[in-house]
Amino acid sequence: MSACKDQDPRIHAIQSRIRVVPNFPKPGIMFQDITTLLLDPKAFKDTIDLFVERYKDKSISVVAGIEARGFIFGPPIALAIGAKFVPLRKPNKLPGKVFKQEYDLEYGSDCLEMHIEAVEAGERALVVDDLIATGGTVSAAMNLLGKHFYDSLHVDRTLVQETSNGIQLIRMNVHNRTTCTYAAEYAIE
Ligand SMILES: O=P(O)(O)OC[C@H]1O[C@H](OP(=O)(O)OP(=O)(O)O)[C@H](O)[C@@H]1O
Ligand SMILES: Nc1ncnc2[nH]cnc12
Repeated sequence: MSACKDQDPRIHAIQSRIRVVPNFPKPGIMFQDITTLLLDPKAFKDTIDLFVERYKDKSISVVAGIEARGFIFGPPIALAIGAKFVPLRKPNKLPGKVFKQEYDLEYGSDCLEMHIEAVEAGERALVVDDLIATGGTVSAAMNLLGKHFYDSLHVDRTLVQETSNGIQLIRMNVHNRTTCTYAAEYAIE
């Protein structure tokens, strides 16, 4: 993400700790490696704190983390804002009854599953992941939370911000139902 003049000073340090690996895992992919951010306790804590400051007074009752890297950032945010943590898992990992959502990736396709009983109508959910590339994964996660509401789903999508490389950050409001937002924007180049 390009720097802007009123950007929080912690963001530059966070961005500098994300290693960019060209051509991994395939030619043409600029892989954003957050494992180097995790090696710096201050930058890692600042990342969590930024999300907590942003979402602590938003009446969020569910933090939904996307496997696998959303499991690193989601639980500390959930604990700090007093929300439950719901894992959105890759296929055939959850033992209970699940909703499924298939989606396309920058390199391939995949599926996410969520336990049906983990979220109730009327809850506010924050979807957490480390990174948005095409936006397919975060869209699938929001659709998964929306599956609770079957045919009665009424969705507004609001463009929050467009990044320098054209990624659109979308806030999705599901009327009178679960409201989703997401929290990957600090990890985007
Ligand atoms: O915006 P998108 O194009 O959908 O891509 C972003 C997703 O890709 C990565 O996960 P990946 O599927 O590689 O799985 P992993 O976290 O298990 O490595 C990343 O952690 C996001 O979940
Ligand atoms: N460019 C990227 N860097 C890290 N993880 C990714 N997942 C999909 N695209 C990615």
